[in-house]
Amino acid sequence: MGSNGHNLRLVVNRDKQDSPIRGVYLVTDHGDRLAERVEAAIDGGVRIVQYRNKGKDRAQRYAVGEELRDLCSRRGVIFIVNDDLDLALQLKADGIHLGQEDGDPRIARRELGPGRIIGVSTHTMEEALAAQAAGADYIGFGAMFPTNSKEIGHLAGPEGLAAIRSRIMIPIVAIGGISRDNGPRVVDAGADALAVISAVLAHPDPFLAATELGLLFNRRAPHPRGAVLTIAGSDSGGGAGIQADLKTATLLGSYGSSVITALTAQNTRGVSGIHGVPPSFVAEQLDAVLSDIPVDTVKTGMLFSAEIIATVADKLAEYRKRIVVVDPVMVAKGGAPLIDRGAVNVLKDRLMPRTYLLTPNIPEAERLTGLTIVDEEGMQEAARRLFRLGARNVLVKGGHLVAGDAVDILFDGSAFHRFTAPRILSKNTHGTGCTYAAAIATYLAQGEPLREAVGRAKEFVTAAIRLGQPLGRGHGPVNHLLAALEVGDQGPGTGDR
Ligand SMILES: Cc1ncc(COP(=O)(O)OP(=O)(O)O)c(N)n1
Ligand SMILES: Cc1ncsc1CCOP(=O)(O)O
Ligand SMILES: [Mg+2]
Repeated sequence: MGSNGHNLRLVVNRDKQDSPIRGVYLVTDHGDRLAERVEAAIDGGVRIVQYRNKGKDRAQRYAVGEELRDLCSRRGVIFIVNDDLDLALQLKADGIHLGQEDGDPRIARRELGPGRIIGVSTHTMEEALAAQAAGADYIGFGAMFPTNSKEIGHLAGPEGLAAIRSRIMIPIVAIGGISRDNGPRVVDAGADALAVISAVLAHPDPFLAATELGLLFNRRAPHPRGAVLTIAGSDSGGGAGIQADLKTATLLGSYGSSVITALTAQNTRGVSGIHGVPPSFVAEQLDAVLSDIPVDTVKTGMLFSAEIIATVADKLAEYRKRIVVVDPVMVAKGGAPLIDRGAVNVLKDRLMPRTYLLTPNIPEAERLTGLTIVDEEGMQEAARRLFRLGARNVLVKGGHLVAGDAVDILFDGSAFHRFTAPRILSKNTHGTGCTYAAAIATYLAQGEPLREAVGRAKEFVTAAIRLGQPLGRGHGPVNHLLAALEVGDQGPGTGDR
């Protein structure tokens, strides 16, 4: 009887909008250094951990579970135990996940009480509806794709998830073979959370893997979708620099913020003066933005000096920003140097190891590698060398090659991907590189995987060049507005073009 004499019936709000079951849902594996890898994934944004241990040794299962529960408790992360109700009770877990053969959710509810989370594995509409009716707080649904992590009898796929979505009012946690590259199909099908084992725990960098997967949920965010920070110089002419970056981010539908590294007196004919910003003030701008704005991706352009590059690298590390597109700006369109001599080595030593995607043009790739690049083979070799210098992915842009289509080569450490577009002969190309890199950072912030982000950015910048209009007496700017109107808010791209 409640204090006011009425029978209290505690209503657990299972409405999926208020549920904490969303985002990246990590399921543990049986590998070594499990707690260390799980903590890296938590640092990368994981907020739900499911302890899944199919081992027979109960004491060992409890010991590992206790360590993970304490970690999750320290970090404010939901800790769910798979299969075993007794273990869940012993560990005082936040919830339990039951398979179709692991017991009745109603019994689990009676044992765990109303405030705990109960998930149920489902594979069909019937199983999903039954779990919802039995009072589950969420359902696991799969498998989405083939997987090596478990013997699966049924591939429901994203299509199967889309088919049940309209009738399931509780969160749907998709599972099975999910990765950064196929995850968009699952999110677009309506999944509230992506349950993964190997995509994160078998990745050499679980922090980065979790971060990449977490970005996919921006696909459903309201506009402006995703937040991009540009760290670059100001182009008083408005065609390049932070001006081009902010136009790109905004017109493509994301939120843009900026940290200015240098002021240039610049127009379509060239640069007449440069004032570097004191590195301490670059740091102050970075603190102001990164301590408040939920920045998803970062794009760097003109960094001007070795001190500024070191400052930026240190701040990206301090705020653990890993989705960083580095456009290694060295020379302005008219030939003016935009970086001092000593800075190139600092860029290679300090910033490249923190670079998610490096986007050099041919002259920049030659300066960074010492190679002479005359064809695609040279572009590939440069990409390999830049990858070995620490850039996780490298996009060598072929615009400066004189013959044929404008071909860009993306190297992800294991494979090359070509992105081609007709070469457009125009002098109105001011801001091309800035715009291309900013568009990639924007699409990444919107939850496009890397290859799709590059492909869509290539389409955008090609249109911006094609639609460029003569402005001023020199190299006119690319046309961000008409290009954005042309490419619009399409669905995901299709990778190589
Ligand atoms: C969220 C989520 N969905 C499904 C599973 C599969 O659980 P598992 O115990 O591996 O297999 P079944 O008992 O469901 O057949 C899961 N762990 N998490
Ligand atoms: C536990 C489970 N249930 C259905 S598929 C699966 C394995 C998921 O592992 P991975 O994310 O490595 O495919
Ligand atoms: Mg089970």
